[in-house]
Amino acid sequence: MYFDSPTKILQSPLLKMPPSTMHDNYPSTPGKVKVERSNYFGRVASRWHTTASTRLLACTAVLLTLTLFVFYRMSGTSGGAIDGGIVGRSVAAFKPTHQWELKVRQSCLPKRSEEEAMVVLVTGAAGFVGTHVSLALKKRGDGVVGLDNFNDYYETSLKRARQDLLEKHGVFVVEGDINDETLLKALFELGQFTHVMHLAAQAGVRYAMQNPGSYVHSNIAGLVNLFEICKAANPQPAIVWASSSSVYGLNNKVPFSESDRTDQPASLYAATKKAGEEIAHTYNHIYGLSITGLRFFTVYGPWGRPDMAYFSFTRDILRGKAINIYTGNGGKDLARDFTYIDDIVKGCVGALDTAEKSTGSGGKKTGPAQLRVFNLGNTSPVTVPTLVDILEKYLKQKAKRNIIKMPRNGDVPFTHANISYAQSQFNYHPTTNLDTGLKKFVKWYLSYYGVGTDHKLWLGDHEQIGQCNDAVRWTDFTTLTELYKPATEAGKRLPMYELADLHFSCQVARELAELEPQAQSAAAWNFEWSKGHFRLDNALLGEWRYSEECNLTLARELMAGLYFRQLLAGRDFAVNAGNIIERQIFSSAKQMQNYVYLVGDTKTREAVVVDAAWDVKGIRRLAAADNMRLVGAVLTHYHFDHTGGTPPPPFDQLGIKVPGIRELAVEDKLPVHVNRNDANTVVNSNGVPSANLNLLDDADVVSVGGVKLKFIHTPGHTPGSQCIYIERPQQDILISGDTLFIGSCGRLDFPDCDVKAMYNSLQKLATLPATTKVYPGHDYGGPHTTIAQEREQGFLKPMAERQWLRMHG
Ligand SMILES: O=C(O)[C@H]1O[C@H](OP(=O)(O)OP(=O)(O)OC[C@H]2O[C@@H](n3ccc(=O)[nH]c3=O)[C@H](O)[C@@H]2O)[C@H](O)[C@@H](O)[C@H]1O
Repeated sequence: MYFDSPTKILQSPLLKMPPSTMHDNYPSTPGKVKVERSNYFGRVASRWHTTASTRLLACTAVLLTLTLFVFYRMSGTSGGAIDGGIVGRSVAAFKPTHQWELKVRQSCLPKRSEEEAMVVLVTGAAGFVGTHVSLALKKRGDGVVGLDNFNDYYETSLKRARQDLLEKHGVFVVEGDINDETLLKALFELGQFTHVMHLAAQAGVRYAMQNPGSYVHSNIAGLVNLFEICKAANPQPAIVWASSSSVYGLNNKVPFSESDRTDQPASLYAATKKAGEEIAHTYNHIYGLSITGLRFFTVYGPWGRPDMAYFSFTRDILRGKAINIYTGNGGKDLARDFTYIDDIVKGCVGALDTAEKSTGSGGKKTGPAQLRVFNLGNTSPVTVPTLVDILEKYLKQKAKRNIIKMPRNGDVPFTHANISYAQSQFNYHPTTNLDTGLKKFVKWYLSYYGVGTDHKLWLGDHEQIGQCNDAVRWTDFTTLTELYKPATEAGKRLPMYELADLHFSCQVARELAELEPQAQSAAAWNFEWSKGHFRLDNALLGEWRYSEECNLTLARELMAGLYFRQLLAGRDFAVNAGNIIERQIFSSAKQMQNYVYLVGDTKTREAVVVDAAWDVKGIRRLAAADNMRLVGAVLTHYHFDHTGGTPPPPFDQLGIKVPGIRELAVEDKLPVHVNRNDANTVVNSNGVPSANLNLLDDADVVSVGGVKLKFIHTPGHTPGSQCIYIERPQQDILISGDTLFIGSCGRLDFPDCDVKAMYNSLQKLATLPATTKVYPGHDYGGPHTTIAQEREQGFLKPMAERQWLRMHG
């Protein structure tokens, strides 16, 4: 029987769903699967009216289906797996969502003329070189999307900080692995990349002895997977990728030229890079891919890699810890052609700009394609002891030097680049010497790790801070307590704001129960110190005290007479189901993450409920517990997850109704405030008596006691979508429904969506006061945002209408 095998039910209808009619009662969730009436569900429907028990079971099965349907549409916000670059770990299945697709598209949009602009996929974008190259491309107006698996080869907090930096500049970094074929296919389909800057790799020469598999996984298997996808793409992109100076291995002809032998790698890392160059030849030869390999020479600079010598030496010198300086045969100093990151970026961009198009089409070569390899070095090797001298100068601290013989772990005695080929092809001229470059690096290091002038007082080192951040993320309080012990001592002599920060962090390390009072005191130290309040919010959220967090934010408003509660499905209502059907409905509600709002006047004790659905009894109970009397229901739009009623096809045929506005209208006789353009659907699909409707237009006002709700008509997601604006003395409030989410907007791919109208609606919202606090219709990344925040990072960011229309296909 069909209800014995839910997976069968799930398979067929969800995967083949064409658009439906104008008034289908769609939910608004990320995901892009559309619903179709299938014969299968026709059959289910005909069985529906048989007996009471069948009906109950069928209902359960359908609700289960609905639950999974909802889940399917919502899951996978950032796309997939973090593999960690280790062979043996699998890459989890990737499921694109609507929001994910939008972010990719937005990030891909070039800002300069389409003829000259590139659309570049940068793999390893949260890495050192990847971050800098992505920023450079974005700044000059190219479309850029990043990809990174955020593996833990070194502190992931640094990678996350680079990601933040990129996202501030409009570069979306997709979290995923280059071995994830499904993810790459989805990305290429969306991005239509003209170029790929392939920088994702397992780096580090000496680590290859500890974890050889990770090099094979990323530098061989990952590279082949990427080439496979590129070869099949139409059009094929041109590829520029990171090889390494290490391919010269034991070559002793100086300087190293591209034509020198590269068949004596001294490390597995070098061997995998050399293999990459050969694999590139194959894909160029068979499939016509245009491929350029860049042999980087020991790249260094701000936002660098903590595993590299200049970085770890800096950390150890600051901690007063001894550093090992290796020497070669006969005690000879080792030397490297250290190359500053800005010069490398210029080389990468030069290589991209001069890359010819690939010649393949549909996976077949149609003519010879470009295949190049360039050295990107500095042409002036410096010994390791000299590097340490420079660091000492800028750190104003002597290093404790252990001079030891170079261990046999893959190192080579020296590197020295001949760059004449890159010079001739794209005018590559490095301009930063090691002294200047390290000065910039040290400046960045001190500021990034919060090392002030009195930096010796600062806790531990960057590694510890990274570990702390990671421990906070994983709520590993035992580790944190240990890590912060030295910080507590050091903190006593720090400036006020650092102390407050530190104080709070130290408390994080303690029991969760202590978190909130400590955060309270951190916030109280300086009322204007927004970070303190932010932390306080975080603390409460960390304790799952959402309602309090919300109430706290609104504490001042409450005192001024506004009653405002943000209720989340599955947390505040739609919990403790009374029967099996309710359980399924509540489970769907939880996955949909709908917010319901109670808004009213604390003096008259009257309130309206905004977007009541899923659990009317629960919502009524909450209002009553606050001693509030419900005097009306407000709709932001007609979709069933906001109003209740009939779910979308094919479930509409089955007689299941999600509780919502109808119950409030019929049983409680409440007026329903709805925009006139969504009114018919509310009557037809949601069964709300038309007599209860109060039809609204743009700028209409409804008063609840002394609180005035002003309606802003914001069509796009549905024809009658509307937002509710409440002016307050301190900070105005916008209940935005599905028009505006944190970082995105409601879906625009349903039959009665209007992409252009949504553009205009968002433009309208962008003109609201920047400080307006925005409460969205779903929890897609937090409880609230502000107009300013969305103007800076979300969908209120200025954008030409042409771009918007292109982005939404
Ligand atoms: O150009 C590359 O193709 C590679 O450059 C980089 O490798 P390397 O040139 O080895 O850089 P790095 O580790 O900074 O060691 C620098 C010097 O310090 C010496 N070194 C190192 C550690 C130590 O404790 N003591 C020491 O003397 C060490 O012996 C060496 O002489 C990248 O990591 C690599 O991913 C790859 O991109």
